[in-house]
Amino acid sequence: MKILTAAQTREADAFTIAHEPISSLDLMERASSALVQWLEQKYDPAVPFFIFCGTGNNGGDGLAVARLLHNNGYDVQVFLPETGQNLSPDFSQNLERLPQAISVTRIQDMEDLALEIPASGVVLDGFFGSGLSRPLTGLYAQLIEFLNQQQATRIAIDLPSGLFADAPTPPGSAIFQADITLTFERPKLAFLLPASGAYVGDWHVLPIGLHEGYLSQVESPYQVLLPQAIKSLLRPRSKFSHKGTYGHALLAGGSYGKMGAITMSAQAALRAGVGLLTVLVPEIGYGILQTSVPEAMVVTDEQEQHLTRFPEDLTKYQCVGIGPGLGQAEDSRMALEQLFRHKLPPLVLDADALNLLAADRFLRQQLPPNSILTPHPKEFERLTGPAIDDFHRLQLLQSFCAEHSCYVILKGAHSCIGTPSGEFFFNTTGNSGMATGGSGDVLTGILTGLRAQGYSPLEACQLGVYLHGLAGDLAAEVEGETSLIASDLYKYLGAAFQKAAK
Ligand SMILES: NC(=O)C1=CN([C@@H]2O[C@H](COP(=O)(O)OP(=O)(O)OC[C@H]3O[C@@H](n4cnc5c(N)ncnc54)[C@H](OP(=O)(O)O)[C@@H]3O)[C@@H](O)[C@H]2O)[C@H](O)CC1
Ligand SMILES: [K+]
Repeated sequence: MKILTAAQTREADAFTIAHEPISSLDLMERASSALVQWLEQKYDPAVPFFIFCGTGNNGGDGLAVARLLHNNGYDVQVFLPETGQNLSPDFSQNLERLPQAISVTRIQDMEDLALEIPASGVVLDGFFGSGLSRPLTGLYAQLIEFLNQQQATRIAIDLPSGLFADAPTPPGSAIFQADITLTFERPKLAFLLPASGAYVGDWHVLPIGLHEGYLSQVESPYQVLLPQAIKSLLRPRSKFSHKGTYGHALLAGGSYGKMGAITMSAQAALRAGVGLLTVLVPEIGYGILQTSVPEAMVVTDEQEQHLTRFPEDLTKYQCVGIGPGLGQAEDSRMALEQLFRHKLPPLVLDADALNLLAADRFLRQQLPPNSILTPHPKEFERLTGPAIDDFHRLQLLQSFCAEHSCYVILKGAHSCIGTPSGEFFFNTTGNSGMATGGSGDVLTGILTGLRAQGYSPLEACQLGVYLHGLAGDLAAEVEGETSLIASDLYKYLGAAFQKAAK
């Protein structure tokens, strides 16, 4: 699903109004009805609503929600800061439509707000949405500071006031701290990035029937990965297939004290459906691998504690995954350098393989095209230099992928796949229980297993991050987020495949 900028959202709005056709006021009514439907499913009429409105269309939504909730028997109070700003026509119309019985408090300064908001109440933020053009100051900033201190549930309409939808919000700005954000039609880019996403809480997308004629044509480099798209990528296994049909993968890594990493990658590659798996480990890893992953074949390096060379001929493998537990010994780096001189099957590089790449510009330049790299933000910055903010990090991601013709999965709450052609795909599965050692090793195994089965690099990245996160979500339902450990991820991978295929 494509993500739209604030400017594109306005275009979508105008296109819908012109081509459906529908009046702007009726479109606002449709958006507000979607909000009310969501709110009424979650809260019963005993819950008091405190609705704060700006003077634009976000405020207009707030007023329409106030009327609809009131008409359905909810206790609603409206608060309108008076800053002398222009009122949008749809705001004015909805103010006129507001039933007399609803209490409206006009606020010129904070002293007008003698208000106790009970913890059981809901605060709705309708100050600003996609029309925010500068950071909030004065009365709006003071109101937001006040609301952020309340115990009540804070819900933002469309996006938290003070947060820019698709540009960095200057540090220290006043931003509504939402517990929940109910956004229209498409998630906003700011929701998916760590610094801005922290203000958004749980977000839900409410469809409001924006015109398909616009949505299907509009160009955007940003997309979110949703279940329908993932389902269409999954290839069914055929009745007359055999293990050769599903590829032979090689996973290389492990070192003294870090054999768990490569062991978990191996488990994950097998659970991802690869036909045959060979694991290359230093001598000390032989017994460990043969015992803990009997399905895998094991080859060893003559060095006891870390890898120092790769097999000369890798052509029998359909994918090679390198990095989990590898360590950063100088002879491991040399082995990687040697390896890059050969004709290679597709590569997946993680962990210490990335650190070795980061430390060696020459090695980076030899990176085979179409490789998949899976850094977390720190590893990524070692490859590209520091990012000023999350938006700058996306620019670095774009240029790195273009320069090296590679796919990078930048890991995070919404892991982001960067592609050589400049697209970004944000994942929507996963939870904070997955922030635990070994999680990344499991992802490497899944990606290697998928790539070996013949999925393209982009398909493998999309399926890999989505299924890895989904396995985490299914595991968390049973184990809880706190107790989730990386080996749960491959244990629940089968359930994730089944859910994704439904
Ligand atoms: N297609 C949709 O998704 C629909 C969205 N709807 C809702 O409409 C808003 C966007 O409404 P818009 O009127 O464009 O914008 P806002 O309500 O966010 O605010 C615009 C006004 O606010 C002024 N402004 C901007 N920044 C500040 C600031 N820092 N301090 C004070 N005032 C500010 C701005 O003035 P300018 O000076 O910038 O001109 C505007 O006056 C969207 O988010 C949805 O909630 C529709 O209801 C349905 C369709
Ligand atoms: K808002």
